[in-house]
Amino acid sequence: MLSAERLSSGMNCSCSSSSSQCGPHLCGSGSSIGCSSRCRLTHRRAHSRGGASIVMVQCARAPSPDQEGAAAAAAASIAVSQSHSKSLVQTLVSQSVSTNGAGTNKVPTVDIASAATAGVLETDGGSTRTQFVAETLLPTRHGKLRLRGYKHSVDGGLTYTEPTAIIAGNVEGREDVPVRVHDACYTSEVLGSLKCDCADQLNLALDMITDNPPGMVIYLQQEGRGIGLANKIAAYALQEEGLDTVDANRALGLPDDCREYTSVRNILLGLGIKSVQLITNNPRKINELKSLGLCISGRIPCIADTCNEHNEEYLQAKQARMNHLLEERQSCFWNHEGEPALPSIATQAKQKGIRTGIQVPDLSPAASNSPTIPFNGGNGAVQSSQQQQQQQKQKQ
Ligand SMILES: Nc1nc2c(ncn2[C@@H]2O[C@H](COP(=O)(O)OP(=O)(O)OP(=O)(O)O)[C@@H](O)[C@H]2O)c(=O)[nH]1
Repeated sequence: MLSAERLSSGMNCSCSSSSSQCGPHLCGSGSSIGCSSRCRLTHRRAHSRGGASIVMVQCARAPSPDQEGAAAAAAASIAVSQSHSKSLVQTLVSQSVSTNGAGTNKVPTVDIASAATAGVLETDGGSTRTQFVAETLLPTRHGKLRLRGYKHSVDGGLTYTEPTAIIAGNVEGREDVPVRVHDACYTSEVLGSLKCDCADQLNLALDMITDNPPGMVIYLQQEGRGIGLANKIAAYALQEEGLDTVDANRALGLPDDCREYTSVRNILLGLGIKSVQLITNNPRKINELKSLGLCISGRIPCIADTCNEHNEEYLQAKQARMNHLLEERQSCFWNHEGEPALPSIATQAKQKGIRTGIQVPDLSPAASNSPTIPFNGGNGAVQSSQQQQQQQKQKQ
């Protein structure tokens, strides 16, 4: 069972979730406001905590079980929260009730205008902000998922991206929540490109959280590791000439990776999540999130096991040059002794007979054509191609 409880038992937290070392996670206790079941009447509650904020929830009509779940989830997630050090506040987008036609159908609508000033989580003096807009319950091929929309700006609102939090179950106020922070990959997720493993990783994570709630995927519009889609296409063009994924960026004068994760921090804080088990193979991502003050209590490998002729070199480059932990048995980022390695999500799913849509190869030592790439490092440093060549020569 790939549950947070099971996983947490095998992982050492780098910091205690109850200690201040973990940074400013929010205390969700007592701050959530739940919409009572079978709520028929307009219900409005104001809640103030620590001089923080006001939450208003309105339910216009009796919900169906699904709607009720969504409303309850939305209401539960509307936590008035407070950081240990300064005011990090999530307020609900205030909802107004508009009438439809003869006024018999009351339809709750999101008041975007008030959302511009409410629902803002700030991380600094004001230039970085993440604003919660709305939540819905989305039926998907993975199951029903809560989808929360945000607007995130790092320049005081001049420009913004739209992160989403895709949630299975109730994550509010919890510790050790399995979370995947996933960056957009138009080429694989929309066009079905075989050049990378991004879409497969997304599907794995969504299957994992729906099969083992609670859990969440935070989806960020940071295409091409932050360089943008057109630049990524330019990088692909250079890769056709023989450059690898890192050198192609450099040849364009672009950074290897310029993703920023302040929205992740804000979203997690807003939900009162105290610590996360990060679903990733990327040590840099873990370090970046830790440096934002988040408590990463463990790592869940996300190995799609879909090596093919088009992505083999790409995966090798990710492992050798960006230190991704892609070896099946190199499962845990944290250096705690004596822990048994956790198999990848795909393999665990296979063992449990859960469908993932991902073909899982036989990784037993007996299997001669295992596509798993041997692990050869993991210190977080990116290697240059010169370093790689030197290493290869030394091996020879
Ligand atoms: N610049 C560039 N970006 C790529 C390339 N292939 C995929 N991407 C982008 O890489 C991002 C995903 O980053 P990865 O480094 O593959 O993986 P990660 O998310 O850092 O690590 P995991 O959490 O383990 O998946 C997505 O935004 C993709 O659009 C490429 O060849 N060049």
